[in-house]
Amino acid sequence: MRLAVCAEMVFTELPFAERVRRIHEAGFDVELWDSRSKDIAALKSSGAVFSSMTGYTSGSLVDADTADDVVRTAETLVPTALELGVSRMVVHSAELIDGKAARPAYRANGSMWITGARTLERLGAIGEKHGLTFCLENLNTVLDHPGIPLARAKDTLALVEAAGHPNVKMMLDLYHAQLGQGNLIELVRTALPHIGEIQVADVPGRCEPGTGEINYLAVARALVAAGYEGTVGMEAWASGDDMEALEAFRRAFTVEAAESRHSSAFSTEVAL
Ligand SMILES: O=C(O)C(=O)CO
Repeated sequence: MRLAVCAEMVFTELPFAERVRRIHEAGFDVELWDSRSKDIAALKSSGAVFSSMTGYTSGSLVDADTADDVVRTAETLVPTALELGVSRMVVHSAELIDGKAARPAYRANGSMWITGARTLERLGAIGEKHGLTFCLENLNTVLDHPGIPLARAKDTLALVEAAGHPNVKMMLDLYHAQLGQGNLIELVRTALPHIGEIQVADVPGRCEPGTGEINYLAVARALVAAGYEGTVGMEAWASGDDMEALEAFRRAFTVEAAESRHSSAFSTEVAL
């Protein structure tokens, strides 16, 4: 498993290129959101591996009136992705403006499902041409992103399956999935063949693993047992010190260490 950290949410008092440098020096890959405001040359010169960035800038993938904008703006971002060596382009089922639904919709209809699958196929064709994978991210609609249709993990998975394109996968965000659904271990097992990347944060508060209710050690073990070898990215705020948050994330997803902690806790229990 490779570990990445979203540079948008940690070291927030530092200039962006400096955040990337610190994450890279700490041994993690880097996730970005909107690349348009970034100094791409400075990011590139950091030497960091960029695992993902936002892969469109307007339009809603499931909306017949604006889906073309998703495809058009995805194409405009390809040169940046190639320059930075980004592997995965993140898209959402509907457009977000400053995190809020651009055109809130509280019910999904047949047109949304069909448009969503077709738009993903078109993105897959762009991905295939340029060696990129477009990843549809699940979002929670109960707290952070109300009004985004087909955002639940199971809907996202259904859309990715319907597109059936090797360059279309899921950005499986376990923070959002916990808020929307829970049942995370079963979810990662079911979604496994379609996962492009996984994102994590704890609930409540969206901070690093270990600050809330999600048993990320158990999730990490399940991922290893299922044979997941892809990237897990921490898309989370630091509850306190940023570097400590990165280390807590690393500990949660270093499964050999987790296993030995588990077995020594077990032997203590047995000894008692
Ligand atoms: O909330 C998220 O996870 C997003 O990626 C929104 O940009």
